[in-house]
Amino acid sequence: MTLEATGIHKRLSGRDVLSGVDLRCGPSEVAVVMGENGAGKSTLLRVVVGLLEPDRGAVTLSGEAVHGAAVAARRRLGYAPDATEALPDLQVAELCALVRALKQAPPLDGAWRAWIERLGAAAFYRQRLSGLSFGQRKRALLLAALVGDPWLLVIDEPTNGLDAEGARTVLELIEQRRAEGKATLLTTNDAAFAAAIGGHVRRLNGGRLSEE
Ligand SMILES: Nc1ncnc2c1ncn2[C@@H]1O[C@H](COP(=O)(O)OP(=O)(O)OP(=O)(O)O)[C@@H](O)[C@H]1O
Repeated sequence: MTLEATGIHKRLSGRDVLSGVDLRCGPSEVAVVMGENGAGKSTLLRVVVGLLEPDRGAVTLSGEAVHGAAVAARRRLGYAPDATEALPDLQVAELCALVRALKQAPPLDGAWRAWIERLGAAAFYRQRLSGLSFGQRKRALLLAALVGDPWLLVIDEPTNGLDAEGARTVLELIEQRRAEGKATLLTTNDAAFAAAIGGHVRRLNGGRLSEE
């Protein structure tokens, strides 16, 4: 399987945020997008996962368009946003059940349940998102993104708000996914974290991606 974004243009608030972005991510690859605040990193991820329609360009997973794709196609990707205010009244368990229902994914199995422990989410699994700390909500959203064991995991600022142990767990997750032949796309402004991943680092600047 391969993620391919070609010629992505997106204009927001009268500004060309993305002006011809090309991005490819294949099996076992980790694509890291860095860039200044407001560079358009989150916008790019939202386009890649199909939440935001590009003005021009296309995003495909193994040749199949992500935008308007059937549930079966969208099940192949998981997305952990950096905005954690959504769905405050849901418990973490309910959020994961909702994602499972939307993706029509198989029952949450032992491999997925192991991440409840590994992400330290067991202690707040039955709590509402509104009652959690920022870092706990980040962990909850990551857990929800792993529902359905997606081939492509898209994470916006994974280490933002996480403690050192949480950041190590994210590195382990990425390493495990690499070993399993899965792809990961993430943004970060954490240079040490980007170096620790050892992925393919690109910089988003002026609406375009360039090699680091
Ligand atoms: N829904 C929206 N409506 C209008 N403008 C938006 C919207 N989302 C983002 N923008 C604008 O697009 C630009 C890029 O924002 P984006 O959040 O993608 O940047 P970023 O690189 O992720 O920044 P940060 O590092 O601060 O998270 C900003 O100028 C922002 O104001």
